[in-house]
Amino acid sequence: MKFVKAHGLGNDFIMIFQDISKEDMILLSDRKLGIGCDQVIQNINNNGQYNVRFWNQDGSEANLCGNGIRCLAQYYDRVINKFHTNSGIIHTVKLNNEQVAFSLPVIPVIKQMSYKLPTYDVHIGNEHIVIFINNEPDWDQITHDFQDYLSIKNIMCIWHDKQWNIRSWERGVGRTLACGSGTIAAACAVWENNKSLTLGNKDNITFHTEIGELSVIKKKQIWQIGPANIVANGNFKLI
Ligand SMILES: N[C@@H](CCC[C@H](N)C(=O)O)C(=O)O
Repeated sequence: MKFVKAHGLGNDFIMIFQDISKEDMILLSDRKLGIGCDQVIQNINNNGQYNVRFWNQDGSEANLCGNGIRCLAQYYDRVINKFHTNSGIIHTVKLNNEQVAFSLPVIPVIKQMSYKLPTYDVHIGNEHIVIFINNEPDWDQITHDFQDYLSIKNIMCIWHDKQWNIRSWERGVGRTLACGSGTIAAACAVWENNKSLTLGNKDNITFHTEIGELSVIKKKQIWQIGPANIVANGNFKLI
């Protein structure tokens, strides 16, 4: 089976172009027994319509994957692409060999949650909890406090020092180096929380992940711009 390996800020993916079983998805994602990735991106070209599904490392399906869709767009030669996903049609624009932009096909729904820190529940196609913290998160504490949500929502921790910082814990995976959709959810939470008013252009927020930057821009639609890198391709033997 043909595969392509890619990553967006260390959130890594295996792209495949055919149907496979859930067991094979899990095997492919396994870092010891397979190739290893946070998500498998299944992209099937149906007479020119690109139908895309995202599968977490544990075999659960995700409705949206921001870093993943940018990687898929990077794979194609075309500047503009249109992908059909469970969250709707996503338009992508390849800006150069590193940066890709995509527009969110969903109107965000944001609700405040009761917690000791400002916390928001953000639906943008997939589900996120965004927590405003003060510095690097204590994941033992956070995963303990939000244990009832871990199988249904991604948890984003954000804080502002000289810049906006973000750390991610993904449903179906655990800790990841970045989460594209989570970063859009974080921007929505910042806008809701009005914190961006003190930070210059409030419609454009750049988040610093563990290894780079992701920007979220509010125009008519919400856009994300960030890196997408293709790192390998090959054949995987399905047994
Ligand atoms: N890495 C992704 C998000 C993947 C989906 C998530 N784990 C879920 O189940 O919703 C991204 O870049 O958005």
